Amino acid sequence: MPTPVKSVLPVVLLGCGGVGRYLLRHIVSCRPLHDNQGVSIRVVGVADSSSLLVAEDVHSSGLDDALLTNLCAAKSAGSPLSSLLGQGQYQLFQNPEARSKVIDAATTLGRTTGLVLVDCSATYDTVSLMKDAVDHGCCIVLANKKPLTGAYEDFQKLVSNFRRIRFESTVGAGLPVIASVTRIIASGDPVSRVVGSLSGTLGYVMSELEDGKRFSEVVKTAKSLGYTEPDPRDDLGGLDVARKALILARLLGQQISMDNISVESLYPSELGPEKVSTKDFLESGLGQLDKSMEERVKAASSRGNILRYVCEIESTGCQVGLKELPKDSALGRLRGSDNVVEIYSRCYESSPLVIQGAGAGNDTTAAGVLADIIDLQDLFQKTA
Ligand SMILES: NC(=O)C1=CN([C@@H]2O[C@H](COP(=O)(O)OP(=O)(O)OC[C@H]3O[C@@H](n4cnc5c(N)ncnc54)[C@H](OP(=O)(O)O)[C@@H]3O)[C@@H](O)[C@H]2O)C=CC1
Ligand SMILES: N[C@@H](CC=O)C(=O)O
Repeated sequence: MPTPVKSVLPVVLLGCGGVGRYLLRHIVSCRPLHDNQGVSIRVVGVADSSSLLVAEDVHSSGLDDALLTNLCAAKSAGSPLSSLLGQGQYQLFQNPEARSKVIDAATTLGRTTGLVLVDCSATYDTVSLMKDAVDHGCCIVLANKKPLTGAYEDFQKLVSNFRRIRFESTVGAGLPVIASVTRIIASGDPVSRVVGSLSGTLGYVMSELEDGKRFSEVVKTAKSLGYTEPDPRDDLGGLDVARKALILARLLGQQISMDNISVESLYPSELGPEKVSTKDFLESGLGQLDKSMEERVKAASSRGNILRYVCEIESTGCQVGLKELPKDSALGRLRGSDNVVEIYSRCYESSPLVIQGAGAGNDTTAAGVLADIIDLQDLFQKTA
């Protein structure tokens, strides 16, 4: 019998909020499946906004599964990573030292066994770390859209070694949107247009409003279901969809930035993050929008239509905003947090490639991130 070989993928996770914690749980629960597939994910470090928990010797060991499980429980309960002190063989570093320790791991592992740096945070602050990791030959996986939607030079740098980056979950959560667009481009088939409903939150909110529910209530429910961004105004203001549009447009070769995307916001600037805290927006700001949203939905309904937040990407421009559509159109039939994306190209001209399914939620997003990590296995050393 030949000795079975296994790819070991060392991982450092940035962000252990809703998505990051689901990812850790999926990694632990998929151990038997991954064993059978000859692959093993070794979580060597986990960081949040203030600290990093890292294995004592990142070359030979990871954080054990019992610790990862306790870490998820502690973070869910609102406790800091430091509350886990004394529970295993690891070290804890606070910022700013935590950042340099991630770089140390990227430097040593990037040149030896390899490392996957996974960004499940919701901040722009990780971009320099991700760029350093790329320089050290590490692989990167992102659920966080922000590093790909800042300066165009940063996007270029992050995708410069395209075999070593995965960012499927940034658009459509677990849906294979990026993979499909990438395959079409690779076949020399020019993509002329991408159109779709790419916000799980706004899809859910709009279909609940059609059922007569109140805007302020359904936004809060969308937050509790894990569909929204940490500040739901990122969704309601169209920014989150615009980021997805920008990622797709840049993937299609457009050298554009957020300023080039026309974005419709569902809340007025007086309720913006510069003027109102997230807490106050949720508690009192949202209710101020109930009446106008109800009227918009009713007006569309009186014409036999529904409202959907639509994203359109063409060579002539990108726009995201509310559109009145027939109830029986592909977008009009969408319910709940489902996304739908239509991709038009030479091969898919009169009959577009359509991808549809759950487009938000911590579970499905984390599953997409895990699939991205596993997809990198062939780049890692195989050991007997
Ligand atoms: N939910 C969904 O359906 C989808 C989400 N995404 C993306 O996934 C990402 C994560 O979302 P979600 O889990 O809901 O967000 P959360 O706000 O729940 O979690 C964010 C995590 O990032 C940590 N963090 C903040 N700054 C840093 C930093 N500089 N370094 C390391 N960690 C940091 C936070 O730390 P602390 O715990 O200390 O606050 C927290 O643990 C977002 O970018 C979102 O857009 C993408 C597709 C779908
Ligand atoms: N907040 C986002 C989550 C996925 O990107 C959404 O609602 O679609």
